[in-house]
Amino acid sequence: MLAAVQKNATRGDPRSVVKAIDQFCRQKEWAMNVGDEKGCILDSVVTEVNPATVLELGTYCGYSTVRIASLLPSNAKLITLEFNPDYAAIARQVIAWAGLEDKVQLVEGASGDWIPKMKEKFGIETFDLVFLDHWKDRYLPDTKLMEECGLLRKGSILLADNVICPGTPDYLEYIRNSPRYKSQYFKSHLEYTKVEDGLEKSVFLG
Ligand SMILES: Nc1ncnc2c1ncn2CCOCCNC(=O)c1cc(-c2ccc(F)cc2)cc(O)c1O
Ligand SMILES: [Mg+2]
Repeated sequence: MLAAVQKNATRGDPRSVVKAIDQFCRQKEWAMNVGDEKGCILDSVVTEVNPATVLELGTYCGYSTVRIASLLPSNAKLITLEFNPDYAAIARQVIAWAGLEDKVQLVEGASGDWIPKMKEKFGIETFDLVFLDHWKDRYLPDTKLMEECGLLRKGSILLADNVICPGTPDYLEYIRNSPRYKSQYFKSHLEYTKVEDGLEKSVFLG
C-alpha cells in the first residue's frame, strides 16, 4: 500500500494519497481503511464541525488521518492513537507523503492507557471531534473513559466507524439510549464491498 502511494500519489497532495490507497484496495488487496464511501461522510462531518482539536482512535495506515487532517484549519490539532507499531510506521510515512505531519501527532499505544494522559501530555482541554475506528470492543469503555476524564464538552462530536460490520453492539446500545447523547446513523457499506456498514454520529449534550 505504501509503495502504491509513493508510486502513484503526488507528494504534498492529500487527495492523491487517498485516491492511491483506494485504488490499491479496490484493485490489489482489501484493507480496513474507512474507504471512499464512508470517507465522504467523514469529510462532511469534519467540514461541518470544523474542529480545532480532533482525536482519532485507530490510525491503521493513516488513510482517515489524511482525510481528516487535509480538512482542518491551520491551527487545528489532530492526535491519532495506534496500538500496532508496524501500522504506525506505515502511517507516519503516508501522513508525511501527504505533507500533513505538522497537523498530526501520531501516538503509539493503547487508547485505554493514553486517554487519561491527554490533558497533561498534550495540553488538550477537550476534543471537538473524536473518530472511533479502533478495536470494536473498546468503543464503549473508551467513550466512558473520555467522559470521566472530562475530555468531552457540550457539543463534542463522536463519529464511530463499523457500527454494523464488524459491529459495536454495546456501544450503539449505550450511545443511542443515553440522555447525554443525541445520535444519528449514516447508512453506508463496508469499505470496498457491498456489505452493509455505517457511521454513528453522536453529539455529547454535557
Ligand atoms: N490505540 C489503540 N488502542 C486500542 N486498540 C487499537 C488502537 N489502535 C489500533 N487498535 C487495534 C485495532 O485497530 C484496528 C481496528 N479496526 C478494525 O478492526 C476494523 C476491521 C474491519 C473488518 C475486518 C474484517 C472484516 F471481515 C470486516 C471488517 C473493518 C474496519 O473498518 C475496521 O476499522
Ligand atoms: Mg474502520
